[in-house]
Order: sequence, then C-alpha cells, then structure tokens
Amino acid sequence: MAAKMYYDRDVSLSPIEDKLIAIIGYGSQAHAHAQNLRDSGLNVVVGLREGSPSRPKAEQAGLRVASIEDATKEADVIMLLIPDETQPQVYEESIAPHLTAGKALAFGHGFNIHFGRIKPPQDVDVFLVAPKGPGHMLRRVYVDGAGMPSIFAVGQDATGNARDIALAYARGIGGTRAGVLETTFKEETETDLFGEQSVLCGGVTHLIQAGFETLVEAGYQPEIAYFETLHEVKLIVDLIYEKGFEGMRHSISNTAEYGDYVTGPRIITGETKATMKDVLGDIQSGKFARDFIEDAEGGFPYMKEQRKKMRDHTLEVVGKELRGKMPFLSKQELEV
Ligand SMILES: NC(=O)C1=CN([C@@H]2O[C@H](COP(=O)(O)OP(=O)(O)OC[C@H]3O[C@@H](n4cnc5c(N)ncnc54)[C@H](OP(=O)(O)O)[C@@H]3O)[C@@H](O)[C@H]2O)C=CC1
Ligand SMILES: CC[C@](O)(C(C)=O)C(=O)O
Ligand SMILES: [Mg+2]
Ligand SMILES: [Mg+2]
Repeated sequence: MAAKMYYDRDVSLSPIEDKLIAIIGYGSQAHAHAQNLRDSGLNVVVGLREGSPSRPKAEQAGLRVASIEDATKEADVIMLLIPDETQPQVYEESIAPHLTAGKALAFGHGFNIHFGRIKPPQDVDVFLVAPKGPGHMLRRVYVDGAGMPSIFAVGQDATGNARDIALAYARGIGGTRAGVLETTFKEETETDLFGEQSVLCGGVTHLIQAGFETLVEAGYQPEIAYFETLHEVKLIVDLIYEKGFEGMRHSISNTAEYGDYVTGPRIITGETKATMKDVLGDIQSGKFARDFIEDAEGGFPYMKEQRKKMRDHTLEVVGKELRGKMPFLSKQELEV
C-alpha cells in the first residue's frame, strides 16, 4: 500500500490530553465526536445555540454544555459540526470574535474552507478529521469496540502542532482503531461530495428506487419488491464490506453471479460513468456548491420538495410498515 495508514499504535493522545475540546452542535456527527472523545478520556464541552433542543440530550449523555461563544472562549480546539450551509454565519457571529491566537479550528468536512466561505485568521491551526461514515454509526461502532476509518488534513499550522493535534483527535473518536489517512482539504471535500452523490446516497437510493418501481409497475407485490431491492441490499453489502466482491460472489448462487456479470454492465453503463465524470466536474468547478448554497439561502425549496415526494412514495410507505414488523430494527433508535 502506498499511503501511510495510522493505527492506535502510531498515535498518542497526549497532544490534546490537557486541552479542552469544544464540539459545536449536537447532531449526527457532533454527538458521536463528543461522546467518543469523552469516553477516550478527553475534556469536552458542547457548544449550542440559545434555546437549543439538544441541550437536554447532551446533558443526559453526561456532557457539559455552554453557549457557542463561551465554548469557543474556553476551548483550545473548536470542532465545528453544524450543517455546512449554516457554518459561515455561526463562525462570523459566535466563533471568530473569540478565536484567539494558538487555538485550533476544526471541521468534519472541508466544504467551507475549500470553497472559501470561512477564512480563519493566520494565527490559529486549521484541520479536519472526517470519519468515513454517518455520525450515528461512528458512535455505534465505537461503543462496540470497533472504529471508523477517518481521514485528516491540516489547512493551517500556526502552532507547529496542528498535525499531531489532528491525529490525536482522530484517535480520540476511534478513527485509528480502523485506520486513518492523511489528505488535503481539497481532496477530502471533492471525494466526499462525489462519493455521497454518485455512489453512497444518490447512486444507491436511485438504483433501489428504479429497481423497486420496475417490479411494482410490472405488477409484482410491493412488499416482495421492497425485500428484493432494498432490504436485501444490506445483507449483500455486509458481505462486500467484510469480504469484498469475491467474498460476496462466493456466497451467492452461480445463477446470481452469472447475472451479475451479464446484467451489471447493462445497468451501470459507459454513459453512467461519463455522467459520473460530469458530476465530479461540477464538484471541482464549485458549481455544485453554488447550487446547494443557493437552495439553502432560499430556504431549501428544491430539497424540501424532494423530501416530500419521497416520503409519499410507495417504497417508503410499504417500507415503514414492514420495518415496523421487524422488532430487531426498531430497537436501534437514533439518539439525536
Ligand atoms: N452527517 C454525517 O454523518 C457527516 C457529516 N459530516 C460533516 O459534519 C458536519 C456536521 O454535519 P451533521 O452532523 O450532518 O449536522 P447536523 O445536521 O446533524 O447538525 C445538527 C446540529 O447543528 C446545530 N445547528 C443547526 N443550525 C444551526 C445554527 N444556525 N446555529 C447553531 N447551531 C445550529 C443543531 O442545533 P440544535 O441542536 O440547537 O438544533 C444541531 O445540534 C458537516 O460539516 C458535515 O458535512 C462529515 C461526515 C459525515
Ligand atoms: C455519505 C454522506 C456523508 O458524506 C457521510 C455520512 O459520510 C455525509 O455528508 O453525511
Ligand atoms: Mg462522507
Ligand atoms: Mg459528506
């Protein structure tokens, strides 16, 4: 392997052991970072806006809560984990005035630094630690004794310690249990946006939806279509995750494996890959970021319309009913 991978044995927590870490927000990533860091023996304060509905949840989890301003004043490392579209305003109003020399400003995704929407002063460290997975899973795997692969980047090294602090932070959230890689703000931002749009979220959901609709429109029962094109995805992906394509193909029938080779390229065609290249181009040029921020600034009219459309789709209606009858699923409520 060409890239240097960092594991627990390579990284010390000492660069942040005596520091206070402010986690700004208590959503998907923030609740996991705050609890994992605390459980790794580090000092954490959660910074929340006034009247935040998350305050009782964070306190119930045993975390100390302060205003965003006070958390920034007190802390040495300030990790900004609120939605990307909200970060510049919160940064300008509540963080920048208290971000004194020698502190570190940190991110879970490089969006606002890479696209120039936040410009920190020269005398602070700037780094990112981006777990490669959803926040709720970051917490779940940590509690299970496992970890989530994560990547880190230093954007600005004012103290000379930014890299060691970033690596220690990655260890604190459990990243080095699974493997941590160094990257740049540009590489993290562009690959993360590409992955979530083309494969992980946009690609997977639209593949499932198209498969489900094809079966239902052909007259098959929606419940069978749901099990076939959605529920079973996890079982197949679990095998890919643990054993790669070959391991998954070892478990499926020869009939399925033959169909996989013959039909896969008819579904994901050269045209699909050409479109992926266009998608990457829009990310690299900043077009996607501009479109996203424009929708956000208008109150997300496009995103809200899509959410509503999908909520009413037969796939979601049938899925909700079927999942309700699988008690082993409903036990795993999301904490925030
Ligand atoms: N979701 C994920 O798994 C991943 C996210 N990331 C990155 O992590 C960062 C956080 O994303 P994510 O965890 O999804 O965020 P969430 O949408 O879950 O963040 C919700 C939190 O943000 C707070 N918040 C929202 N708006 C404001 C505001 N205007 N002022 C103050 N606080 C606000 C909420 O406050 P309140 O509680 O008061 O409502 C809540 O605590 C982003 O940079 C994202 O790209 C990176 C990897 C994966
Ligand atoms: C895949 C989506 C993600 O990039 C993530 C969970 O890693 C995100 O922005 O939420
Ligand atoms: Mg991601
Ligand atoms: Mg992302």
